[in-house]
Amino acid sequence: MTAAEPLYKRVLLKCSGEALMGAQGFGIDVTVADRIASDIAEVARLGVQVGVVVGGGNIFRGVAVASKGGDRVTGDHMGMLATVINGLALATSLRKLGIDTEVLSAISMPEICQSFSQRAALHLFNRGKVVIFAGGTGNPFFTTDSAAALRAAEIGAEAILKGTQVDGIYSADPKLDPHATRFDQITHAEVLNKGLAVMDVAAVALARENKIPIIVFSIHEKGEFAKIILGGGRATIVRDH
Ligand SMILES: Nc1ncnc2c1ncn2[C@@H]1O[C@H](COP(=O)(O)OP(=O)(O)O)[C@@H](O)[C@H]1O
Ligand SMILES: O=c1ccn([C@@H]2O[C@H](COP(=O)(O)OP(=O)(O)O)[C@@H](O)[C@H]2O)c(=O)[nH]1
Repeated sequence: MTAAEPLYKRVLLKCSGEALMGAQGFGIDVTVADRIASDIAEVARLGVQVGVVVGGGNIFRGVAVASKGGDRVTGDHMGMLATVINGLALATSLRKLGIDTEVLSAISMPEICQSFSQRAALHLFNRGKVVIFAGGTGNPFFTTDSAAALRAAEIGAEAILKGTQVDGIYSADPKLDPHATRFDQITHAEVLNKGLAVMDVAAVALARENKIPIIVFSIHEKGEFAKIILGGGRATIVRDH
């Protein structure tokens, strides 16, 4: 029997910011960051080029400022900076494992990391590096899910893997509805038409337009990322038939 081959050459992992806080309730739990990094390392060692968009919800969300009467744009700037902090933390964890990693930020901060450009990203992939895309899209009123769809389109990723708190897409939010049923497969259009809120509308629409499948899985399951890349694992795949 031969070992399974990766299904993809280049993928985009959306890593939930919230997942990074572990049980702490805020910030970064380094043991969790190290574990997620080990999952990414496992996939990189299969020879797959991995781009990662990190969220920032464990530190800051722009709506938190707006809901208390503050300026949403400033809040979103704070949220985007939170994703840079998470990106640097994840890069640190990956480098500890010997994985060559670069952080590219949508917001220029050259003393801290390189700025994002499509050319820089493709160059780094060709040099065998894991590339972490920080700073979201660089624009307020967007989310890191949209950044994941945007970067996936720009780098020509064959799939977006959304590593989140739940193990797939359900008929309703499984955290609120215990009777919700899980989909193994669904189309982009169905996700949008049924209003399934696991990923925002802009992100799903952009992925659909660019014919990029989205795979939703639990980031908390150790080794799940590699299993999915090798054709197994537990997840919902969003693709048009
Ligand atoms: N139909 C659905 N299927 C699965 N999860 C859903 C659904 N609707 C809402 N959710 C919720 O969406 C959450 C994931 O989205 P989000 O909070 O943006 O996570 P992340 O931090 O990974 O970006 C899940 O934790 C889940 O509770
Ligand atoms: O392109 C982007 C991406 C993110 N954000 C801000 O950054 C925060 C953190 O991102 P997100 O909520 O997507 O993180 P996650 O839910 O994945 O932890 C958001 O609330 C926004 O305030 C933004 O303004 N533009």
